[in-house]
Amino acid sequence: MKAAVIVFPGSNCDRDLAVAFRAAGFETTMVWHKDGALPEGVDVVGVPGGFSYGDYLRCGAIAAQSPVMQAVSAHAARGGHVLGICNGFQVLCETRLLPGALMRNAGLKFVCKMQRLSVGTADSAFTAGYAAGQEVVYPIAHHDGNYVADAQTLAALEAEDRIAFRYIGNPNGAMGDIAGILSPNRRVLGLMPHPERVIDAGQGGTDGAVMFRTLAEALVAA
Ligand SMILES: NC(=O)CC[C@H](N)C(=O)O
Repeated sequence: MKAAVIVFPGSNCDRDLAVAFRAAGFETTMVWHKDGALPEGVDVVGVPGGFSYGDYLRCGAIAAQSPVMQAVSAHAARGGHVLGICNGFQVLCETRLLPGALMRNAGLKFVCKMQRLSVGTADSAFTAGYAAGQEVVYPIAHHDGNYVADAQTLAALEAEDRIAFRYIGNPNGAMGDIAGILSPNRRVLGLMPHPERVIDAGQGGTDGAVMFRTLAEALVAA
C-alpha cells in the first residue's frame, strides 16, 4: 500500500503523519505542494496539520490553491482515500472536497490538550476499527476548529451517517459537536483532532494507531 503526505510551507505535522502511515505498513512518500503530481499508484493521500502559509488569509485558503490539490481532488474523484488532519481538514474544506468551514474557536484561544471524542460511525475504512459510540482520546491543537455548515449540510451529514467523530465536551463551539466528517463516498475524512499523535504508548496513547491499522487492512482487502 502506498501513502503520500503533502507538504506545504508551514506544515508541521507532516513527519508525524508519515511515521503513522509507515508504522501501519504504508510505503510513504512526501510530496512538496508545488509538485503537481502524486506518486504512481498512491492509495491514500494525507494532508497534514500545521500552519500552511502562516494561516493567511484563512487557515488552508492559500494551500487549497496549490497545484498539488488539483491532483488530490482528481485522486478523490477516482475514489481514492484522503485523510486531512487539523490544518489538513481546513485545506479539504477550502478545496471543497468536504463541506462546511472551520472558524475561529468560540473561546478565541488556541486550544492544545488531550480531547475525549465519541466515534460517530464505524462505517469507513478509517473508523472501522472502532465501534460507533466508542470513546477515544486524541490530542487537539488549533485556533480555528469551530466547524460550521448550513442547516441543509448538517442534516445531510447526520442523515448519511457521515459524522466520523464528535467532541465530548465541546472545546471550540463546533456545530453539533462535530470533530470530523466524511465525504459522500466515505473515502475522504477530515478531522481536527490528531490521530497521528497517539500511535505509540510513549506519546501518551494509542487510540490513533487503530485508524492507520484499519485503513491499511481495508486497502489490502480492497
Ligand atoms: N495543528 C494544526 O494543524 C493547526 C491548524 C490551524 N493552523 C489552526 O490553528 O487552527
